[in-house]
Amino acid sequence: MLSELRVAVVSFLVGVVFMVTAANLFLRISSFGDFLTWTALSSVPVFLSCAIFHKSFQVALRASGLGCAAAIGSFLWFSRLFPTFHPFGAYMCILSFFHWSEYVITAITSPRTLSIDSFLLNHSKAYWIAASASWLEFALEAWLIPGLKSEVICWIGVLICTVGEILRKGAMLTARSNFTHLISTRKRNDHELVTHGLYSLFRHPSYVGWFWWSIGTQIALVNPLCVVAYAVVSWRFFNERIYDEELYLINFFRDDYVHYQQRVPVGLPFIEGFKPEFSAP
Ligand SMILES: C[S@@+](CC[C@H](N)C(=O)[O-])C[C@H]1O[C@@H](n2cnc3c(N)ncnc32)[C@H](O)[C@@H]1O
Repeated sequence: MLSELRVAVVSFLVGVVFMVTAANLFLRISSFGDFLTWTALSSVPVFLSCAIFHKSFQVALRASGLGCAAAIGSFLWFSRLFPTFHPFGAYMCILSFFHWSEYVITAITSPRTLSIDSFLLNHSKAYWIAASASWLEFALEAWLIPGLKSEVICWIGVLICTVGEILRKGAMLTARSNFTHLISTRKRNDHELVTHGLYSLFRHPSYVGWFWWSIGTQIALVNPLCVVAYAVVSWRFFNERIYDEELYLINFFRDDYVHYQQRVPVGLPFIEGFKPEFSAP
């Protein structure tokens, strides 16, 4: 899977470098029209990547698209032209980096499970409905109460997302091939119980990271309604998921997992996971 990793890294860079070069050399972006023209140009690096890496077309398409989104996000975040849109620019960078790096880290740690789904772009319908709701809230508030979109709060959100990302990717790098995006329902011969590193602090470090990352995205957007909605929906999602996952893990590792549960907390507030009726002594 080394070649897929190379395609993902090079395509992302093609997207970023092309957009930054175009903005600096060919276009003086000084109006909304210039910005739209420049954004439309993002089809060029996507087309280029897909043409160069035609054998891995699907990977090139997504990685270069995410690279362009990161470049457009950086422009919106730091440009003096659209100050109200700074939070949205930060959010675009956070989101595109998250999805691209999920693929890259999976390619490094668990090439056996690598597929186009590893970008997590088709995670679930609910995920994109939630994302659209946050774009709508941002647009309405930026239009009606632009003063709400504070730079300081945005930076707090960026910080929370960064910590969440480090936890999530750190967990993937620690668990390596034992980490799968989908919950394993059958034990593979090489599936080992991971209890070291971040897994000695929390039983579910990648979910802890993702939980805070998802709330952080809404703080970065300065979306008060979605901050609350994301906290509630993410908590319910992980509560259910951890319960199901631990049911299988106890099946796989028996007393070893029960002892691990007794030593190490879940890591998310008020989530207990699956408790077997008879705890191991
Ligand atoms: C998306 S990963 C999430 C891992 C973990 N829940 C976390 O938050 O870091 C899900 C897969 O990891 C595996 N898994 C979870 N905890 C594990 C552990 N401590 N050791 C080995 N495999 C684990 C499960 O079997 C499942 O297939």
